Parts: sequence; structure tokens; C-alpha cells
Amino acid sequence: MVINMATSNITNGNGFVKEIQTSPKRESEICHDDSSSPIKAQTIDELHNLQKKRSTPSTPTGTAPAGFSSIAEEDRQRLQLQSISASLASLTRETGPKVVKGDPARKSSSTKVAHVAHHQLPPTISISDSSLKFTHVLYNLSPAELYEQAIRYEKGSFFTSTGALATLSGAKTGRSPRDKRVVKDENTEKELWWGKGSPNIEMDEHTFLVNRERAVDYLNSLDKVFINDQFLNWDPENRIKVRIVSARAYHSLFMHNMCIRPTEEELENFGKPDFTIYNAGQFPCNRFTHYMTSSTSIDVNLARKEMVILGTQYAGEMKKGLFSLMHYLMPKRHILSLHSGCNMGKDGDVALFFGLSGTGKTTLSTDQNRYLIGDDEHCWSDKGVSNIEGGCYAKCIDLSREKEPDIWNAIKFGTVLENVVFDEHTREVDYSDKSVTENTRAAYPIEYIPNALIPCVGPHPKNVILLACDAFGVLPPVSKLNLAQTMYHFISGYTALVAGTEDGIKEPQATFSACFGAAFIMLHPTKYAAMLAEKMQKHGATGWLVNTGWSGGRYGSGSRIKLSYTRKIIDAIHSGELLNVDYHKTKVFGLEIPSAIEGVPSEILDPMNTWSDKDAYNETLLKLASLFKNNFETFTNYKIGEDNSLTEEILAAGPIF
Ligand SMILES: Nc1ncnc2c1ncn2[C@@H]1O[C@H](COP(=O)(O)OP(=O)(O)O)[C@@H](O)[C@H]1O
Ligand SMILES: C=C(OP(=O)(O)O)C(=O)O
Ligand SMILES: [Ca+2]
Ligand SMILES: [Mn+2]
Repeated sequence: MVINMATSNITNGNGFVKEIQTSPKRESEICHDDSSSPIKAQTIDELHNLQKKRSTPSTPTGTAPAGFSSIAEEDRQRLQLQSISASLASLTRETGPKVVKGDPARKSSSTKVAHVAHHQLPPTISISDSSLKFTHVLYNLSPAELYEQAIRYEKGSFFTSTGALATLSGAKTGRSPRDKRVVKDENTEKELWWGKGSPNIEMDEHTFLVNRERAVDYLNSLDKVFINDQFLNWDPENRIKVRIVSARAYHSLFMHNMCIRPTEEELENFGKPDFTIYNAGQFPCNRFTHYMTSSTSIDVNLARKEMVILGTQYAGEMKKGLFSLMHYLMPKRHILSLHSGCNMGKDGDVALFFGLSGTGKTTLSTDQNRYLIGDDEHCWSDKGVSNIEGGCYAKCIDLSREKEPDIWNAIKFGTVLENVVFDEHTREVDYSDKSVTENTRAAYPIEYIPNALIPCVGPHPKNVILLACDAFGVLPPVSKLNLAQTMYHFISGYTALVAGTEDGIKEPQATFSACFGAAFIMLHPTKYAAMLAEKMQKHGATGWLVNTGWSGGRYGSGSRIKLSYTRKIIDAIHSGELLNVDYHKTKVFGLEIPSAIEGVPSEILDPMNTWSDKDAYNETLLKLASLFKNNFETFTNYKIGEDNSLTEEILAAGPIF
């Protein structure tokens, strides 16, 4: 209620005193030196009430906004809270908690909060304390509200000089793939990939429920929980509704940025989620629980459509957990899920960038000359490509404005900056500082990249670029692949770890991750490979292998290929220039190397030229080739696609020595 207390106006519109009053002053005016217009409030509380205009919520508070039918609005709020209470229900007590909307610290008499009681039964002697309390729900808060929550309540949360929210993810600064478990039941036993090489480490339904209860009880014991109701997949026909229940504003803002943000109307009609994450990452799992090998556990239950996180606060677990879900759901609909970046040229030519972590998906898909469709997770359906996410997750170690201007500029208000180090006073981030971790990250909404394509969908890809960061320095900076070679390298999923990042690694260590994403795939790699082969064939896409790693020698003696050269190589792929040059074939790997590329020194195109010690080159080449061969042995017993001819071709497309 607004009260206008202005009685006499002693100022003009500019706030200057109009005229000096000469009439005798009443007592109350004796010390009146206020020269601006009086405000429309009589008390401090009223003043504070004036500050915030009621808005229709991306952040519902339970108060019906003017102009809406309040009955319908009340009903809608009640249904929404019932749904949240059901999400948070304890399975052993068969009750949902009493939930109430709004920040418990900001209850004021003027803000009525909608709430639902968990059950109508009269209290009995067996009732526990937890059923007497309310769980406060912070529902789809805005970035500004989440900033306030983080800065007030979460240690390690700060504004940086460019307005990003710096946060700490705690003891875990990366994913924990060895702690990710999937419930093995009648269906998943048959459907999923289990055993050697598979990311799906089994657990049983009962253990899942034990962990779920632990997470739900933890979340309900808190004053408040954050709920994000959002979408995955920009393809409207294959959109998935996800609910993320979490205990930290950091997690809520991260998912706000990374998933697709619903409009107000979409949120009103959200209904029941298709999948729910319970993120109780601050709370460990119980190591007396069967299957638990550490205090961290990330558990997926496909039948229940739920995921539980205990013992890690690293936000990437949520993003990549949902990606695993998509690797299960999409192939069922004959849609291929891809661990790749994706962009599109002005003429509508789409490129995919596959690669393991750190190989350049985010960096190279973010290209000032092209439209960004997404940096990490996509779907390829009969209609074309669609991004799964609503945001990007860039590595920011050694980030520079000059080399990566779009990512640099995206680090502003709304962006979550994980585990970076900044100046205590100026809050300027030192991107070279690895004190907390080398895996420093920025999560921002995709529209923070100026040439993002919204909605994030595009036609069928023309180029499929496989990125490998080869620390042995023997793979060419670029080579053109035939279909069998593309499949061979896709299934192999090679990249290298270098010394320095992990203790004990003295020389480059090859890692092979099937489909460039073994940590996320759910089905056997050949299922995805067959789909990729079919789609590439059908749509005439060309495969390329790009080494974003070492040149002129292995790690230690050579150096990483300049990002500016890699960008020129990628430009030449996009433009079609590389389809019209001469090629020669390398020994062992049989890769086709172009003779020249505009803007790239020709002598670096064949790695053999860049090594001064040719014997060392040959030895290293053979070493890598044998690593490829050993890795591929697991796949030699599988056939790909309907007929076996492609399988034979793929096997023949590997190194020969
Ligand atoms: N030639 C190069 N090509 C691509 N990235 C490079 C190159 N040289 C250095 N980099 C750096 O390597 C990192 C690639 O990481 P990123 O793009 O986040 O990988 P991904 O998205 O595949 O995990 C970035 O920090 C980038 O600046
Ligand atoms: C977040 C991740 O993606 P990437 O490193 O590929 O950007 C990850 O693999 O955990
Ligand atoms: Ca990744
Ligand atoms: Mn990335």
C-alpha cells in the first residue's frame, strides 16, 4: 500500500529550493534541512517495500500479480508446491515435506507465502521433528537473487571485477567418473553397456533408494532448497523437462545458465518433470552402504528417472549427468546424441567438433565468423542438429582477451566462475593462477556469445571434425578422413594427457574414450558409431582429424600448435578450400595431409618435417600406433550397422605397421 505523505512541496523539479521560507516555522520543521522531494513512505519498512516492484515471477513468491485471476493463480501455486513436495518426499515415511515458498530470512508481513502441508493426518505420537518443519523453496530464482543468496550464505562467493560470481566447488574440482553408478535392473541389464571400458558401474535399486533417502533427508533438514525447473534440447519435439533440487545458490545459478531457461508461460505449464536431480553434494554418502567405494556417489536410476548426488559439489556432475540421460533417451528415438561443439556458417553450413575435455570444442565452436549452436552437447535427428543445453562451460585456464574475445566478454554479470583466483581488492581474476585447480571454469548462458544462434538448432552437418590433443606430436595438424577412418577415430576417441597435470605422469599418456565421451555414453559405442556412419553417409558429411596438440616434437621438446593456426585450418575446412587441394598419405596411420593451407606455414602440415630427430619421430609414431591398436582390440568382436562390410573397413582404417 502506497502512502503519499507529501503535503507541501518546497522544491522545484530539479530538487533545488524554490524560495526561502520566511513564515514562522512549526516545531517539527525547525531542523528540516531536506532539500529533495519527500518520499512516498512513512516508515523504513515502507521505504524498503517501495524498492521492489512486484513482478510476475520467474521467481514466484506466492503473491498473485495484479491482473491475474487470483483463484487460478492460487491453484497453480498449490499444484506447483504439491509437485515440489512430492519430489522431496521421503520414501520410507511416505510423506512429502511441508513446503513453503520464499526465503526464510526474508519473511515479512507484507509477503504472504503459499504453502502446502504434507499430509492431512492429525499429528500422532510417532511423528518426527522433520515433519513439523517447513522446507522453504527458492523456485527458479533469477541470477540477481541467486547472487544475493550465494554471497550471503556461501563462503567463497564473490563478485569479480567484471560482475561474474566467483565460487568454490569445494574439495572436488572435477568430475568423479569412478563414483558414477547406474542401477542395473531387468531392463538396463539388457539395454546398457556394462563391463570393461563402460562408464556404467552397477548398483542395485535398493542401494539407490538408500542414497536417495539420504539425499532427500539432508535436503529436507535444511532451511531452504533451490528448485530449478528447466528444459533440455532445443528440438521442441524432443524436449526433456528436468527438475534440479539443490542446496546451493551456486548449483542453482550454474543450472540456470546451463539448461534451457523456460519462459514465464512455459514455467506456469511445466507440470511434472521428466527427470529429477537431487543434489546433496555437501553431504557424503555412507561408506557402510553396499557398493560405496568412497564418500562420493553419483547415482542414476533410469526407471525412476532420478539422479542422486552425494559427496561432490562440482557442478559439472549435474550437466554431464543429464548428458548421460540424453545418451540413453535419444537413441531410443533414433536420435544420435553427440559430445561435440557445433556451429554454422553464414551459408548454413554446419560443423560438429568432437573431442575429449580440453581438445578445443568450446574454443573452436566459439568463432566470431560463425553462429554458435552450442559448445558441448548436441542431438542429430532426421531434421538436423539441436543443442541440448542453454549455456556453455568454458575452461578458463590462461584465458586471454586477445585469443578468445567472445569467451572473455561472456564473463560478466550472471556468469558462474568456478575455482578461479582473484585480487583480494580489485577482484580482477588471474586466469593463469592454478592455485585452486587447473580446471577453472566459466558457465554462462549461450546468449552471452554475441553470434549465438537462438533457437540453437541447425541443418544437417557438412563437416565432422574430430579433435585430438596429441602430446606425442605425431598426428598431423589436419587430415581428411574417409568414412571408415572417421568411424575408426570416433570409436577410438584418442587424446593425450601431458606431464604436469597429474602427479606421476612423466611422459604423454594416451587416453582413449569411445565416441569421444565414454564417460557419458550409456549404450555400447558401436550403437552410436553406426548411427553416426549412417547419418554422415546419408547427408554427405566429410570427416576431418585435427590435432590441437603438439608439433615439432612431443610434449617437452615440441610446442602446442598455435591456436591461430588451428583457427586457419578450421576456416579452410568450413570454406571448402581443403576439398580442393593436393593430399599425400602418411605412413602407418594412412592419413591424408593437405599440401597447403592459407595462413598456415606449409612445413608444419606434415609432422615428420617438424621433428629434427627423424628416428625419434618414427619411434614415437609406432608407439602411438600400437596404443591405438591395443585399444581397438575390445571392439574387434563387434559388428557395426546391419551388414558387416563397414566393420571390416573400419578395422582396416586403423594404423598398419
Ligand atoms: N591449437 C589449439 N586449439 C584449440 N585449443 C587450444 C589450442 N592451443 C591452446 N588451446 C587451449 O586449449 C583449451 C581447449 O579447451 P576447451 O575449448 O575448453 O576444450 P573442450 O571444450 O573440448 O573441453 C583452451 O584453454 C584453449 O585456449
Ligand atoms: C565439463 C566437461 O566438459 P569439457 O571438459 O569437454 O568442456 C567435462 O568433461 O567434465
Ligand atoms: Ca566434455
Ligand atoms: Mn568444453
